[in-house]
Amino acid sequence: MDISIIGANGSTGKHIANRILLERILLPTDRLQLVGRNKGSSGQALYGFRQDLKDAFAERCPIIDIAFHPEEVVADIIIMAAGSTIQAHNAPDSPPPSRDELALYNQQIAIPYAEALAKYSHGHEVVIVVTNPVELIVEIFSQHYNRHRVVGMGAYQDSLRFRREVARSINVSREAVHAMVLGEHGDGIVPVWSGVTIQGFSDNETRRAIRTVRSSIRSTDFPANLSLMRNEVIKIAQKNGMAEAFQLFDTFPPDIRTMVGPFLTLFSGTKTDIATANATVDLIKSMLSGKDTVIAAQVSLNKEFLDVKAPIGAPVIISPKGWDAIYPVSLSDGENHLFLESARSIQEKMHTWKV
Ligand SMILES: NC(=O)c1ccc[n+]([C@@H]2O[C@H](COP(=O)([O-])OP(=O)(O)OC[C@H]3O[C@@H](n4cnc5c(N)ncnc54)[C@H](O)[C@@H]3O)[C@@H](O)[C@H]2O)c1
Repeated sequence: MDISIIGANGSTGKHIANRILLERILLPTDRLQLVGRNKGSSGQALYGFRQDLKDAFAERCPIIDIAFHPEEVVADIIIMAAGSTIQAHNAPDSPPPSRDELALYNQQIAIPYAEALAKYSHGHEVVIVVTNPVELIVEIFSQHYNRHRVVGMGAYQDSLRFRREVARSINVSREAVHAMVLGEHGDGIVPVWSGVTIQGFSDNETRRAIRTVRSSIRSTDFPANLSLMRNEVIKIAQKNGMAEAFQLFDTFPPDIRTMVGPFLTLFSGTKTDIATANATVDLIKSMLSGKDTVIAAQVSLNKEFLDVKAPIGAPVIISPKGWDAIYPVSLSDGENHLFLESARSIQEKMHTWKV
């Protein structure tokens, strides 16, 4: 098997490469392709990065290729991780950073890769999209290639975060909590409280536990609560620093922490690259396991779920071929409303970005 990482010299790309080798997903006879930009020092640094990986993993290392042009990308799994990240600005009175700001820039990076895939692919490749805005990049690849083979990892990562935060509040391990986050990888997330299950808890115990920890009884109140608490934590971060901001963050409900956690991480001046790389590689491992697995991921829907036609985080059954079908999750009325709102907002953005 071959894996290609587009943007391999970026902070997320590098962690993904490292984790792939650590987990021994590729055999020494397999191939890892590191794809970068030819221009500037970052492309040249790929040669050094390859050497570092060889030093680190020695005889366990797969064959490592370097490529600089979209038409040279050849692999069974293509990870799209090239593009810019918006670093949070902590200037007073500026709005929180928006994924929309990335759209224009990252779209121009993604299009040549999607076009090359349309032209040169064998049809069996699977594309995992990390680059933000993940919905936009999923849509670009889906317009050029079989949409069932294009999977965005934003909702998968949001679901891991949600499960961890619920587990932390209820005092169990993340493995014991099953939960999903659908919708947009951004402010339009839809934490699916109605589908949360906790290993060892009866339905009644689960309902009681959830009631005590969730941010509001009604899902429709979630966006307003999120905005309120995020503004509150920004003020504390600006006034008293990150230690106090994270203390306040720890008192927030799990659905709010799911969104505010990565935001606060960026705000502190670092990135979410390690968690993102781990989530990406976990997703690949689930796909390769050979079992049909249900996950939340950004896919380009064509009315298969709640009649939505948009790229959005949806419950899908994945296999080594990509996403085969939608898993029929039933949502509460409030979650249903949030999901449709999220889809409407994504459609609007797609229109603005002329996709
Ligand atoms: N889905 C998530 O949860 C999540 C989390 C973190 C980052 N991201 C996204 O992943 C992307 C990368 O983030 P990062 O922090 O690693 O950024 P980064 O700036 O560290 O790395 C980006 C890399 O892309 C490369 N690149 C730029 N144009 C290219 C091109 N045309 N061809 C090949 N490579 C090219 C750059 O040289 C750089 O090495 C961003 O869009 C970011 O928003 C997503």
